Amino acid sequence: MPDVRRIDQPPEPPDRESGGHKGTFGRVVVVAGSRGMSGAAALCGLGALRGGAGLVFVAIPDRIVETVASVEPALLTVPIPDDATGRFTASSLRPALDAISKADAVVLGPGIGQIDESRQFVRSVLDAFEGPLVLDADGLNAVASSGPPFDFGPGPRILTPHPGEFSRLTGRSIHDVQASRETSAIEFAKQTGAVVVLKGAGTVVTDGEQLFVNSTGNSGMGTGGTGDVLAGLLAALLGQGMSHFDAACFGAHLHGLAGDLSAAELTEPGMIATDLAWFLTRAWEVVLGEEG
Ligand SMILES: NC(=O)C1=CN([C@@H]2O[C@H](COP(=O)(O)OP(=O)(O)OC[C@H]3O[C@@H](n4cnc5c(N)ncnc54)[C@H](O)[C@@H]3O)[C@@H](O)[C@H]2O)[C@@H](O)CC1
Ligand SMILES: Nc1ncnc2c1ncn2[C@@H]1O[C@H](COP(=O)(O)OP(=O)(O)O)[C@@H](O)[C@H]1O
Ligand SMILES: [Mg+2]
Repeated sequence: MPDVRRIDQPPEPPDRESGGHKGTFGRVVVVAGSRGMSGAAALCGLGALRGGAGLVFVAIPDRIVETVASVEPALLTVPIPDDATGRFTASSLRPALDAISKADAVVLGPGIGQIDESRQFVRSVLDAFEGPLVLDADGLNAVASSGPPFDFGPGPRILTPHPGEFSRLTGRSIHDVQASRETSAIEFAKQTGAVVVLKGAGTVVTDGEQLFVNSTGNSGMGTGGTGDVLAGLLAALLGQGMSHFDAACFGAHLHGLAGDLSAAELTEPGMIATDLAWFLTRAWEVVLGEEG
């Protein structure tokens, strides 16, 4: 085991200044979605809203704007020019860069698909954005497809792979990844300088020097879209000023707690990702109650 400092407790929640307003609690921009996976963008946006962000913009392919907007009116939608199949393409880049130019935190990747144009789009957004960014799902797959050595761009990065995505990044089998979750995540974080959140039962969070293994969560969370909610939540925490390592630890804890509270009320098989986003409210209640 590499020499790391183990963190036993998640960090304190971010301060919420009493005179604060939507301009001070962070502007999150979610770059996500495609026709067929509009839900990934909506769920990610919901995670950011329930994570406490001041404003949440979803910068999404034009063809899915109405669908995503109809899920939650609190989301601001930014229509991005897309191709005929509702995916990001070369003409998406400039408008997407404009959309993220004033972001305090960005999510890139959920549900964008894996065609060559969307991969190139991911590469260009990563290279351009110097602020904090959560890279998830097809954002990770896009980088994995180019092979090592990996470059995740200039700013602070949180990578949120599940074991399948981590296997694509490392070229190791899912079985090998699962057999060495802590050491593999630490090694990858050291190599890349990113905070790695290796998801699944006992989510591992590391920056290569510190290690937190999350204890909340349950197998009811094995339902499509729960990871999208996490990506949005982490961006909201970054937007509220948490460091990328603290945001990742606290976010993994809060997300799993929402999963546990959701399962207690709705059952593990019965709960879905939208419930999880809603149950973030109850998870906040618990952690804010513990704080005082
Ligand atoms: N409503 C929506 O629009 C949704 C869209 N989604 C998008 O769908 C696309 C494909 O993502 P998927 O993650 O479904 O597909 P992937 O092919 O990336 O990963 C699924 C595979 O990864 C492995 N895996 C995942 N979690 C694991 C764990 N905890 N332990 C062991 N193995 C594990 C398994 O082999 C599993 O079959 C992404 O763009 C994603 O963002 C998903 O987020 C689901 C919801
Ligand atoms: N058995 C489990 N115990 C705890 N958490 C789990 C379990 N199964 C899945 N999760 C959590 O659910 C989320 C799933 O994310 P992901 O695989 O990206 O789903 P999706 O892409 O469908 O949104 C992760 O946060 C993961 O840690
Ligand atoms: Mg996912």
